[in-house]
Amino acid sequence: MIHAEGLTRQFRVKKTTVEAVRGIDLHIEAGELVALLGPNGAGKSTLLRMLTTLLPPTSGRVSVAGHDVLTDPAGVRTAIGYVGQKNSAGENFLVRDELVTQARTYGLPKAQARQRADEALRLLDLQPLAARKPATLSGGQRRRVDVAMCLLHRPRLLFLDEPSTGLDPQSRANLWEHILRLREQHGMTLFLTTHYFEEADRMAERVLIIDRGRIIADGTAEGLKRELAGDQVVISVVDPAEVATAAAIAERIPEAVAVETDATTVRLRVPRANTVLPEYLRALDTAGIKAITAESRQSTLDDVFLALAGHSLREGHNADQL
Ligand SMILES: Nc1ncnc2c1ncn2[C@@H]1O[C@H](COP(=O)(O)OP(=O)(O)OP(=O)(O)O)[C@@H](O)[C@H]1O
Repeated sequence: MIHAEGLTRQFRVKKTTVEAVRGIDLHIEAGELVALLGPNGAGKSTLLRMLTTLLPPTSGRVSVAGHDVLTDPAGVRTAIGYVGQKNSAGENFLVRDELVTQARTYGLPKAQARQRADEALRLLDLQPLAARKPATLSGGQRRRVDVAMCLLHRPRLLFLDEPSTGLDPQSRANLWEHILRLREQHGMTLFLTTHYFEEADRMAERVLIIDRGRIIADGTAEGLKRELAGDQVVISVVDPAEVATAAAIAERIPEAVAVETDATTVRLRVPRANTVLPEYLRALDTAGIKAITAESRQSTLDDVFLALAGHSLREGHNADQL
């Protein structure tokens, strides 16, 4: 459905070159639900804008839904929907009229445009809001109108740029319910960007992590966490004087990486905590060190990002990309 090779985009800013996207290869099959996850400024929107024909690449090749983005942008546009970061419906017409007008811009005759508008209203549970003006809707409701606006030509592939940014948790959950329904009921391919790693973790079946214009990880959330970050083990000891010895014992565990300490705790990462933690506690006991707490937790995608990029997703964009 999406095939990109060596996709690159640079911007000239005051005599310097910003490399927003640097040589990305990407293959996405029909029916996939893919989240592109990365901090602010990582290149998510730039990549999305190239895939949706809104921005020409500096170099590289890309085809979307069987159409070349450079030589057949109109073909791409008929096959895709794009929900951008800004609201797409105007303020002053009724929601249903906005949808009918939008459907007419795809060249649909009046009756069919009305039918498609009603279909989109149904899909997004917007019928009760059909006679309201977008300006009077809540953020979550407006977002659903934005999605509805992009479905009128029945695209096979839907791009969503940070669809849930700015929504409260309940509206986010509701939007996701609708997004997932589009996929289940219509087999749509979904490609979205987000900087919420919990959201990518829970919702997407494939996660692409982008940092400084490059895809640095590609896989299922579970797989990436297992392979790249493992589990975290944290123990605390009574006597701060014992922390250094407890850390040295952790360093001797063959699978342990990233052993860190603070006043009374030792943290380490291991592929599987359930086998390593009992072993570590036994070794501490043998050395006469009493652990007062011991816990393990599965890594998050933020840990994966940290392991790969060397900084947390939460820290956002590093200015040195410029
Ligand atoms: N039109 C432009 N002119 C100059 N630089 C740009 C332009 N668009 C994007 N950039 C730069 O390219 C880099 C990537 O930006 P992009 O908007 O793709 O990131 P992003 O991951 O979508 O960020 P966010 O999550 O904040 O939307 C940034 O350094 C940004 O400043």
